[in-house]
Amino acid sequence: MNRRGRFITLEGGEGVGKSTNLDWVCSWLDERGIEVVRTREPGGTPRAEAIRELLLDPSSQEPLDDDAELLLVFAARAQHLAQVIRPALARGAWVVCDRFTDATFAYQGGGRGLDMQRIATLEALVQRGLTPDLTLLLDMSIEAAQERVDQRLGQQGGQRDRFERERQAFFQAVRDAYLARAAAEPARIAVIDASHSLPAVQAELAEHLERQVALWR
Ligand SMILES: Nc1ncnc2c1ncn2[C@@H]1O[C@H](COP(=O)(O)OP(=O)(O)OP(=O)(O)O)[C@@H](O)[C@H]1O
Ligand SMILES: Cc1cn([C@H]2C[C@H](O)[C@@H](COP(=O)(O)O)O2)c(=O)[nH]c1=O
Repeated sequence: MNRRGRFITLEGGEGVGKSTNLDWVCSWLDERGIEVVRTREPGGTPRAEAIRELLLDPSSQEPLDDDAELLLVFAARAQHLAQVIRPALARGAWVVCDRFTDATFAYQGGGRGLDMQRIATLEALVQRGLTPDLTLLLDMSIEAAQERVDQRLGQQGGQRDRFERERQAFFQAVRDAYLARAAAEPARIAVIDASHSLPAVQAELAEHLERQVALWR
C-alpha cells in the first residue's frame, strides 16, 4: 500500500479521557492544515459498529466466549481497515483512532488472559504490517478513572456496557498490560499521566504531536 498519511491512536482504560482528548487532538491537527479522519474501535464503519453493539451489549443472557470476543474484535478491525483506515492513509489523511490493537492485547490478553502470541498471529493476519505511528496512552489509577466514569454516567445518563461491568482485577490487568506494551515499545507508545488537569494533559499531548508533525514534514 502506498501509505502517505499518519496513524495515531489513543489508548487507556475506561474513563481516562480518551474521547475528550480525541476531539482536542483532531482540532490540533486540523488547525495545522492536516486532513484528519476521526474514528474508533471497535467500530468506524456501519458493519463494524454492528459488531461493536454485539461486544458491548450487557443485556444478553448468553455469555460471550472469550475466543468469540477476540475474533469479533478482529473481524471489526478488518472491515475498518479496508473501508476507512487504509484508504484514508493512502490519500494522505491522518487517521486518529480511539483504541486499536493495543486495546486487544490489554483487554483480551491482559483482562481475559488470552495468549498474547495468538493475538499477535491475528494482528499479523489482519493488519499485514500496518501499525500506528504514534500511540498516546492515557494512564491513571483505576479508582480515579472509575470516579470519572461514574461522574460521566451521572451527567449524561446511560448504563455501564459489558466491559465497564467488569471487576477491579480485570481493569488492573488491562492497565498492567498497557504499561507493559509501553515499556516494550517506548518509541511508539507515549505514556501520559491522565490524572492531571485537562490543560496539563493536553500540553503533554501537544509535545508528542509536535514531534510527529516535525518527522512528517
Ligand atoms: N484531565 C481530566 N480532568 C478531569 N476530568 C476529566 C479529564 N479528562 C476527562 N475528564 C472527564 O472524565 C469523564 C470521562 O472522560 P471520557 O469520556 O473522555 O473518557 P474515556 O476514556 O473516553 O471513557 P470510556 O473509555 O469509558 O469511553 C468525562 O466526564 C470527562 O469530562
Ligand atoms: C478496540 C478494543 C476495545 N475493547 C473494549 C474496550 C472498551 O471497554 C470497549 C470500547 O468502548 P470505549 O467507548 O472505547 O470505552 O471495547 C476491547 O476489549 N478490545 C479491543 O480490541
